[in-house]
Amino acid sequence: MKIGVIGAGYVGTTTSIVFAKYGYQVTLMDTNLEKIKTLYQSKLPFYEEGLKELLHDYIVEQRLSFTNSMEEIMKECNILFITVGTPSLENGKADLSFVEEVVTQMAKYMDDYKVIVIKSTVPVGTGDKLNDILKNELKIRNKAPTFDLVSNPEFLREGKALFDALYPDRVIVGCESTKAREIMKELYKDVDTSILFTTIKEAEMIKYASNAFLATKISFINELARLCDGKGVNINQVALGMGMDKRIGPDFLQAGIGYGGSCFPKDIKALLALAFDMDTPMPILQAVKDINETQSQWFMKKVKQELGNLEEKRIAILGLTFKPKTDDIREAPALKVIDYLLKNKASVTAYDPQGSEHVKKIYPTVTYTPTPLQALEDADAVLLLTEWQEILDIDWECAKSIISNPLLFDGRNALSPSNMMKLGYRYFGVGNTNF
Ligand SMILES: NC(=O)C1=CN([C@@H]2O[C@H](COP(=O)(O)OP(=O)(O)OC[C@H]3O[C@@H](n4cnc5c(N)ncnc54)[C@H](O)[C@@H]3O)[C@@H](O)[C@H]2O)C=CC1
Ligand SMILES: O=C(O)[C@H]1O[C@H](OP(=O)(O)OP(=O)(O)OC[C@H]2O[C@@H](n3ccc(=O)[nH]c3=O)[C@H](O)[C@@H]2O)[C@H](O)[C@@H](O)[C@@H]1O
Repeated sequence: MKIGVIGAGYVGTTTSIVFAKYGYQVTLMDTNLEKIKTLYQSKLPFYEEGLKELLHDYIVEQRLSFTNSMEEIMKECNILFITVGTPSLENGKADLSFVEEVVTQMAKYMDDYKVIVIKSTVPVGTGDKLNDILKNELKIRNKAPTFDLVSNPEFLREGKALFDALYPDRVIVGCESTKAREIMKELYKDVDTSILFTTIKEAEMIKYASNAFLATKISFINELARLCDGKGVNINQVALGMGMDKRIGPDFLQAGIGYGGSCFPKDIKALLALAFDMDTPMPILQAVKDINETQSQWFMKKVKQELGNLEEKRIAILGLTFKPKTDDIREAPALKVIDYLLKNKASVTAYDPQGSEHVKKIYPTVTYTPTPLQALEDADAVLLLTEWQEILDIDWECAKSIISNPLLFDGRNALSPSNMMKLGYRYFGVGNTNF
């Protein structure tokens, strides 16, 4: 079995490394030549801990190779994973043009049996659509349809990609052919987890349903946090108490400034768009989206209430990425916050261990500092927006002496309110603020 992976992003690169770890021969393909060159130099085209070392080892051991040629990967590999992006279109639907382009190209070089595995997140019914495209393209070329299509959605989280891919809670395989099912079983034989075999459409829906449910937990706790704020109820304690009930579980109940990233916002929009097309409203999911979209406004209202006019105020932002341990800034709440501050003519200084270079391209007038303490100099308020360890580890006592006004807005409830208040900060969190 030789594995081909098409799309060298977060998912494709992690998938390739993990299958190489299981001893398979893997070729990773991308049309972006810069990415392929970077990978050839044993470098990652993004930041993710734990992958670089394995990447280097597997290149040296010749288990992992790279190409920008569809012809080459189709000649060499019999199982092909599609891991290209499915970003949002203007109307919220998933843009399937990259996935469609891949299968169209595949048909040109399909001369023997292939298992085509869709790992990209795609709406229900996409498998059927891709099947039709492939069959049509093969027919045009007078070739027999010698392939099986499989849906094998990915559940890894950025920042924990390697761990999640090595130790998944489950593997979902949507598959309607016995031959492909046996191949997929063999492929995952060393992964110590349950495999659930479903239809292709069910697998597609499981992916969206899982992300939508996790986002629902976050918006639920954020809605509750708004109710707790200023009422002497700490939302962290509420989440702790709720989470002790095994039926609820403790995960994804961390109140904050809202979820971001390349997936929750886009996947929720895509599911709502599907519901709209099917004339089946999803009011819960709509509320999840609305709460998330207004969470940063709710947070900034508190900042404005405390600071009054923001013009010329020096605001220090700690954390820019949508979560720690990634350089990904897609849909990061920090972007909305910066936008609001700049529109209100505040002067913004920001620190992030990995995200600054990306944000600089969007907001060049912000001052980016190489250390967290430098960002805090003469600040009128500090906004903690991503809970990076190096931000939590700040010597807050020492920091107080360089901040102009010890006013701290903790958008991730990542610091202890009582400790910060003992140090002399006015502390505002999300659902844990007592005044
Ligand atoms: N990022 C994440 O944590 C997760 C993402 N997903 C899903 O996986 C899919 C990929 O996501 P990411 O890895 O974040 O995307 P990404 O944007 O990081 O990478 C996609 C890659 O596909 C390449 N590409 C585009 N068209 C191509 C073509 N025709 N041929 C070859 N390569 C092509 C791009 O150059 C890019 O390198 C999406 O559907 C996403 O929703 C699923 C689970 C986790
Ligand atoms: O489909 C995807 O791409 C992936 O989306 C999420 O993974 P990811 O977006 O990488 O990161 P999460 O850890 O889920 O965090 C998403 C956002 O929610 C926020 N969050 C998370 C948990 C929580 O309790 N509260 C909260 O505000 C995070 O700060 C972050 O902004 C899912 O967790 C993965 O299972 C899925 O594969």
